[in-house]
Amino acid sequence: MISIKNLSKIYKSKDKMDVTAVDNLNLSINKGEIFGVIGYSGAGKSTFIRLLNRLEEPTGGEIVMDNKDMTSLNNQSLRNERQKIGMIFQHFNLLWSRTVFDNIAFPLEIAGVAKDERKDKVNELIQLVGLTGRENYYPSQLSGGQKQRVGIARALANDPKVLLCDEATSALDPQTTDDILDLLVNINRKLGLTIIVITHEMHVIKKICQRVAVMDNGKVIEQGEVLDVFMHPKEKTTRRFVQQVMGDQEEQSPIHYFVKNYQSGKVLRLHFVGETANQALISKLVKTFNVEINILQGNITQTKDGAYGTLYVHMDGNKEEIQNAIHYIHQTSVELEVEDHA
Ligand SMILES: Nc1ncnc2c1ncn2[C@@H]1O[C@H](COP(=O)(O)OP(=O)(O)OP(=O)(O)O)[C@@H](O)[C@H]1O
Repeated sequence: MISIKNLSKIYKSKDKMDVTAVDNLNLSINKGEIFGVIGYSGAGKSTFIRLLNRLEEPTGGEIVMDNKDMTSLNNQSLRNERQKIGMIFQHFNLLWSRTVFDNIAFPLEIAGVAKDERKDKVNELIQLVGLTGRENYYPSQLSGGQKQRVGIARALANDPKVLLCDEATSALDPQTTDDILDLLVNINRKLGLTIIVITHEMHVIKKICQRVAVMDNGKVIEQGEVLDVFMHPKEKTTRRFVQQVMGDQEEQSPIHYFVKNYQSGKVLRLHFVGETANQALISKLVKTFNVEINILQGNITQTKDGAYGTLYVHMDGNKEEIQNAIHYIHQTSVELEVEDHA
């Protein structure tokens, strides 16, 4: 749906060095997906997202959205195409002298939508984002999460096909962040909207994105399915982002460290990828086989496509029961490593 080829943006400066904020970037984003772009401060994320709706003019390259080349549109066509792209911001960018209702109505006024139609649309959006009862409040009377809900409703007023989110939850506390992320997923499902999320937080990526691109120094250094990137981060920057939610895997005790502490049974390393952690494997094992299981160490995180992580357990009981339990695990999609007791 969105194809980006060799996109670049160089900020020219008379007295300072030119800055290449986006450097020959190539990406392709599918219709209806939630796509994440993650990077540290200065990586070029904001510039990139602003190039998509031409809030910034590219220095070179091509952005094709729904078969339209965004980079070659004249002013009138650009205005029309921009209506199909909504955007939300870290600091909400609301009009402080307008009520919630009037903030959401604003893009409809600009688009020349008649008053009655405007009213219906705004009420529908207020309900969609969960702001019923707050229509006549001013932004200063709202919490951060509520302000972002107004931002989302306003961005959806002209029925866009794409929603750009520039650090949309970075100013919010963790609970409110999750509420807003849930709302974005809900909107994505209900409206079939393509959502592009820019963030420096891996939590945001793992919670709502299907695919992710990692940006560094204006370039995409790694991209793929979120679960794949969690499993096999190739670049140092990506590994640091994965560590944000998984901790440092290398610092964790390997299997042989546990083995010497036990006189009987076996130590198992269970590696969950995708939906497998939802199978409640441990309780199933204890119920089905006459074994005892102690959890030794674990680090499992939930991504949009299921759980990912590793669990170390000690399994004890008679030899045959342990063997049967191990056989059972082999038949599931959980990867298993067994350390025989000496
Ligand atoms: N208008 C501008 N003029 C000159 N340089 C700019 C301009 N905007 C951004 N830059 C530079 O471009 C580079 C990328 O900035 P950008 O804001 O896109 O990164 P970012 O990943 O969004 O980081 P942050 O989250 O801190 O905004 C930085 O070196 C920044 O200083």
